Amino acid sequence: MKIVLVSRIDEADALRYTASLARELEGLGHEVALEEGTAAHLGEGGISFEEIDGDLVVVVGGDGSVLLTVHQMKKQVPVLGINWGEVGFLADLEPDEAGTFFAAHTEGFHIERRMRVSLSVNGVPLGDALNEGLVVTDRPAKMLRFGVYVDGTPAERFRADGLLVSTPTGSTAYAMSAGGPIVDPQIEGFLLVPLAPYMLSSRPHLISTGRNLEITLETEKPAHLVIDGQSTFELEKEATLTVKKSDQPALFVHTGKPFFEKVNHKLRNL
Ligand SMILES: NC(=O)c1ccc[n+]([C@@H]2O[C@H](COP(=O)([O-])OP(=O)(O)OC[C@H]3O[C@@H](n4cnc5c(N)ncnc54)[C@H](O)[C@@H]3O)[C@@H](O)[C@H]2O)c1
Ligand SMILES: Nc1ncnc2c1ncn2[C@@H]1O[C@H](COP(=O)(O)OP(=O)(O)OP(=O)(O)O)[C@@H](O)[C@H]1O
Repeated sequence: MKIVLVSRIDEADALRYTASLARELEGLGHEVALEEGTAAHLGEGGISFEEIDGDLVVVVGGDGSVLLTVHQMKKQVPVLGINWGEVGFLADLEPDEAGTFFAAHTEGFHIERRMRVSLSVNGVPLGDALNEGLVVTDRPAKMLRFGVYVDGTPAERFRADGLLVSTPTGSTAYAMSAGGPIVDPQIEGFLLVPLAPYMLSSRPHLISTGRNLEITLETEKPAHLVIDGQSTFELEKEATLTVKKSDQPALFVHTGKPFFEKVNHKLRNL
């Protein structure tokens, strides 16, 4: 198999582990390449995130590193995360489990598809989110006013610090902290969770991906759209955000660890 390795670059131990994993995978007969930032820290040559191609990309890092890789890849290649982070919800294997896993999977892997949302502002596509798009006020302690339209019908209007448009994958991330439900990633939907809504009755909404979803920013206050904590865009006054299911889902290697076991083990003691 053709395998690309990405390591978080801020931890020398993760980089050393990645270098030894590269040798181990070559020993199993795989063709191995390094992402260029990772490679530079190991004194070698590599390929950019945009050039990643092949059968598998192994990410040694935490959730931020997995999100960065999925965000930067031009074409989605199956991802396997090896947890070198604080939580590593998206990084299924622990470093000491990787050797056995690769030895047992020399021919291929079972791949799980995770929906992403495509976000456009005033008709201009800004990118896909694996976790969420966050519309947030620029000024602390100032609220934005939002309108939510489902199939053209006004569904809600409220004032809040911000609004999360999350995927089921993102439901265990920021959306969870903001009071949203944990959503089984086998369900496809747009999860809307307001941040500190100034209203007694405002609730999270889970909306089918088959519907047309539009969010209007109804104030002239400065705001930003942040995708997966990776890319930030300034929003024009009274911008309209269009949300669609991306035709490029993220692909994850299924390691056999049940989603709800991870919820129970990784999210209980944060
Ligand atoms: N209050 C919050 O909970 C909060 C605030 C900002 C960002 N975030 C999340 O952080 C993500 C960016 O990650 P980062 O590591 O670059 O930022 P970060 O370093 O600020 O860490 C955010 C935390 O969220 C966890 N996380 C990220 N995605 C997750 C997922 N799908 N399921 C469970 N936990 C998850 C990470 O493990 C990390 O501990 C954003 O997409 C957003 O969802 C959460
Ligand atoms: N190859 C790379 N090149 C540049 N930056 C990288 C690379 N790999 C990781 N990073 C950045 O390094 C940081 C590593 O954080 P990461 O989220 O992976 O770990 P953590 O915060 O300790 O764990 P968790 O998110 O699981 O709690 C992230 O900001 C990520 O975007």
